[in-house]
Amino acid sequence: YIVQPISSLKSQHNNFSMNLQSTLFQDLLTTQYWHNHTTTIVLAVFLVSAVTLYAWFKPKAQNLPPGPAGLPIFGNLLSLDPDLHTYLAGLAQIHGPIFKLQLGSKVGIVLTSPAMAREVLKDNDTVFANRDVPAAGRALSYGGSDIVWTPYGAEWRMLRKVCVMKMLSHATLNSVYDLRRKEVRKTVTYLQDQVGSPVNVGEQVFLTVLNVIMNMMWGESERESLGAGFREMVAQMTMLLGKPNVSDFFPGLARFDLQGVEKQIHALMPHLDGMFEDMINQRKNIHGEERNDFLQFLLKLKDEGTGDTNTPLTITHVKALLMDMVVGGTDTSSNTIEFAMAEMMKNPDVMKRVQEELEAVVGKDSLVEESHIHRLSYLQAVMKETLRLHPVLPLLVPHCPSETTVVGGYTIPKGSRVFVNVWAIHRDPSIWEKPLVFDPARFLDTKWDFSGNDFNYFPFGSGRRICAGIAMAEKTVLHFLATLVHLFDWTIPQGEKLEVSEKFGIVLKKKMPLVAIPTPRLSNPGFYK
Ligand code: HEM
Repeated sequence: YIVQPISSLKSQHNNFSMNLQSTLFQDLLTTQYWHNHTTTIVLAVFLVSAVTLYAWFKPKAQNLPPGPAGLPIFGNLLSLDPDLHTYLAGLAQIHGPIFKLQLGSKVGIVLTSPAMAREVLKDNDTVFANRDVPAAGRALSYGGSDIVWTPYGAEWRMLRKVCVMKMLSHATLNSVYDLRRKEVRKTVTYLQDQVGSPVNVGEQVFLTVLNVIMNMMWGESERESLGAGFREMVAQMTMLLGKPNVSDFFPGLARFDLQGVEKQIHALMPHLDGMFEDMINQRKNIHGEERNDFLQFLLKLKDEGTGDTNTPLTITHVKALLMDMVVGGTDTSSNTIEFAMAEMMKNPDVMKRVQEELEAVVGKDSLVEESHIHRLSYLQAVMKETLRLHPVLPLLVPHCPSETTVVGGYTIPKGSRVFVNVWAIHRDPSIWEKPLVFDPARFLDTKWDFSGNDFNYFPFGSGRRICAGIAMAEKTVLHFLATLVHLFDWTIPQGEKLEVSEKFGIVLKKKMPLVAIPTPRLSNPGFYK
């Protein structure tokens, strides 16, 4: 049902990772701009101006954090490693839990300890609850009209309220459970057709989660008519969002869009926007029919008001929120499921314990439902341990102080890009016993949760900007994972190696896709239809 565009989609999907060195400079070297005489001259003039301005405005004797020495103009840009999370963890060993990088004309600050994370995300939460919006993010979100990129203030509060307290609340999510369940059932049927053959698990999970989200957004019928094109565009957008962009490191050059990132996004946007418009117009023309999905819900809020008369929800907000669901909700949840499956297969004792728990709670004569999840405490621990070792946003979404602030005794200039290396904190041997071992049992203690109150463990972030989709992520990940291991045993094809290494990207992913063979576990053939 959703298999046709896989090869092209997957190749896009594989390219998501940020290759800071090669992408940036290959792009610059191969792009048409270098062959365009006029633009080269303009660029040269601007680079010279940039050097002059840099020298002129170079920060004077501030107590900035320590950090590696950099080159003039580029700062540390050229020495960044594509696997940024591990590279930054290595630098923290040398420079300490707070250090500075010069990223072109931007100051980057990297925090790598619970104490530093607390100072930024709790003690100075309001100041750091802002974003340094990348050019691609702005272009993709209708000029920053969504939750992720809107600055901290009344508009962001209104969008958060709509999203977290209303659209993504447990109550609303429970009311659209059928839409999620239907997609998971379809994937089970697909897997049953593949029994005995290798299946690209990540690919199937990605497509299922994307369909789950699209179903919740506007229901099944319209989704079918969108076809493969929409999914390809989503892949393209995520890739562009993760691409290192000269415009972000040298804002003075942003208007030239030297790598053509914004140009590509502007080429995609009319299609996406057209789709959103079509969905909205179709909905306006349906009279009297009660639909139970996010689009209906958002349109109602737009027409009837959110209760906040000063900051109304506009149609642009509605579209930007739909975009957030698609971009923020797909890769994050599906990569978590893929890592969890790989870790369970690599640790058969863990897999066995999850299956035993499922048999005790659900049995062999019923299907897993979301209502079982609260009794599946070991499965919940598997999700937590997966997000400890593989937090899919390893550096969170960078924060940005709205005013110059002192953190850890150092000055963090207003407008810096602040990375919190949650990946490194989750593997810190002074916090975690045997940090590299996948052991879900450590999370059976109920003190651990996703609330971000404990700065030893916060895979969804913490404070005002904590993930808006935690409830949805928990429901999607846990129900889908439970179904996959309740209904099937999984083995690796002969000659293949099972590994769990990571590749850095805007969303962390498995370096090698998980390919595995499903075998049905339960005897009731009805469960597989
Ligand atoms: C396992 C799955 C997920 C993980 C690990 C995750 C993690 C995160 C993290 C770390 C942040 C940044 C927090 C910060 O800035 O400090 C974030 C932000 C966000 N996430 Fe998620 N996320 C997941 C799934 C989802 C889903 C399913 C949705 C919605 C459908 C979603 C929507 C958002 C939004 C809108 C933001 C921006 C919040 C803001 O800036 O106020 N996420 N997420």
